[in-house]
Amino acid sequence: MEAAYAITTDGLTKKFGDFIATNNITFQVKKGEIFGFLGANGAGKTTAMRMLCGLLKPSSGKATVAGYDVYTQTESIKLNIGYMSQRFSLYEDLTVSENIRFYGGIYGLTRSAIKTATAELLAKLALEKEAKSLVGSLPLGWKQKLSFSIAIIHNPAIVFLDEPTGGVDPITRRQFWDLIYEAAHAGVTVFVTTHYMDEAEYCDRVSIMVDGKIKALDTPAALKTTFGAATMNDVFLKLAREANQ
Ligand SMILES: Nc1ncnc2c1ncn2[C@@H]1O[C@H](COP(=O)(O)OP(=O)(O)OP(=O)(O)O)[C@@H](O)[C@H]1O
Repeated sequence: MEAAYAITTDGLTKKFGDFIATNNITFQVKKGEIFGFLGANGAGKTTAMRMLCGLLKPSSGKATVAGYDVYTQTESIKLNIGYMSQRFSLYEDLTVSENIRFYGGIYGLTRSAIKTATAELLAKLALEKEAKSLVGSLPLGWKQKLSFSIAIIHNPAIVFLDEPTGGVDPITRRQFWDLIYEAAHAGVTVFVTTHYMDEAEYCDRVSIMVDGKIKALDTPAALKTTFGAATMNDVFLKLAREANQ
């Protein structure tokens, strides 16, 4: 087990029939890192992330998450990660508190731990007044922040975020990133996909996927130098232009 790494992959591949969605990807994510996983629509990000979360069996290659093998130790992986999917899974017809209690239970927290975590979470998000509101009635940005906070309620080693800030304004996205930084400072490794290039700048390191392959991986500053680009947006456009799929 490579203790310095939260995630390792070696030639990780997923085929759907003849189509190779994730093609032989190899990388490591350090513990405590904020790792941006970029790529155009259909590049294979969600497929890779689902394999790492133990939700989808790879076709070939190796990967470990929190030191556990993605083929044989998926239950241990699930206990040690948080996952916020694109269509985050809060129950719209349950209240804020009920959602926290429900997911706290799923993540194995005791009743008293859930009580403490609920109070902390509501205070952190300034959502005390909305504790009894139905989640369906909240603005999208609040739902996203709540969903993220619930995804880390059990203090996982790693949290996987699949386009967590889609559809909200830049200020709300910035607030969401404050929560990400706070979690990272507390030691949580953050693996995040995004289509927003300003968010790519916030990551410690960024990988860019094109047609199932990782075409570049480095710090935002180093990528800009390598590609002679002023912004991450320019880096992304230079690479994405090569896409075929
Ligand atoms: N279960 C499946 N069966 C067949 N093809 C699939 C399946 N899941 C994904 N794909 C295909 O694999 C490719 C990669 O999809 P994936 O969802 O991983 O991309 P993505 O990079 O996450 O894109 P987006 O940014 O749109 O979420 C797409 O062409 C998709 O149609």
